[in-house]
Amino acid sequence: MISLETLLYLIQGERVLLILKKRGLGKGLFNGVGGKVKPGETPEQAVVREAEEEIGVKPIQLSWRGLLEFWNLENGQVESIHYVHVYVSEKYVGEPRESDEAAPLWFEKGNIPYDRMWEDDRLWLPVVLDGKRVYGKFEFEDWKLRKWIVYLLQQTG
Ligand SMILES: Nc1[nH]c(=O)nc2c1ncn2[C@H]1C[C@H](O)[C@@H](COP(=O)(O)OP(=O)(O)OP(=O)(O)O)O1
Repeated sequence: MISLETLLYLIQGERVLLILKKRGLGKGLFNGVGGKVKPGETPEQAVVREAEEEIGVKPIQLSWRGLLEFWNLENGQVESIHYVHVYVSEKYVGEPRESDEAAPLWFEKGNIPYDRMWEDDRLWLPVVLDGKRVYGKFEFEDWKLRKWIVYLLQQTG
């Protein structure tokens, strides 16, 4: 299975909004808002929809911060590949609220709970929170991180 997905980090000054996922892939972990892109949607449309569904806010300015590939292997075979577009937004409408899917919580940029997040996040999220763009490829075996590569992308305006 190959799927196209999104992640969004709302930023307010030195604080970042993370969600505690209550179900689905990554349940019990903190992450950005996001999910799968549905047929007919652009990744931007999908991430706006997910923000509305998961925490009741509408981002009004998105900044693209990179592309991540997550490959999951099971018994040496590729089980799934996830292409994830990453965005940040400093402007949105509404107040973050809890839903069936997610509980939102603000964290200081210097105090992100990496020990309660996906193993790869500490390898690329600091770069994104520093205002830069990344490409990363992460290979998991049974959802344990085995190999990775992370590139800093050049800023092209
Ligand atoms: N290794 C990883 N590190 C990370 O930070 N986020 C990851 C990740 N692997 C997947 N994700 C994120 C990307 C995307 O936002 C989300 C995908 O989760 P789901 O499949 O639960 O999405 P949906 O909310 O669309 O699910 P359903 O609608 O329930 O199918 O998980």
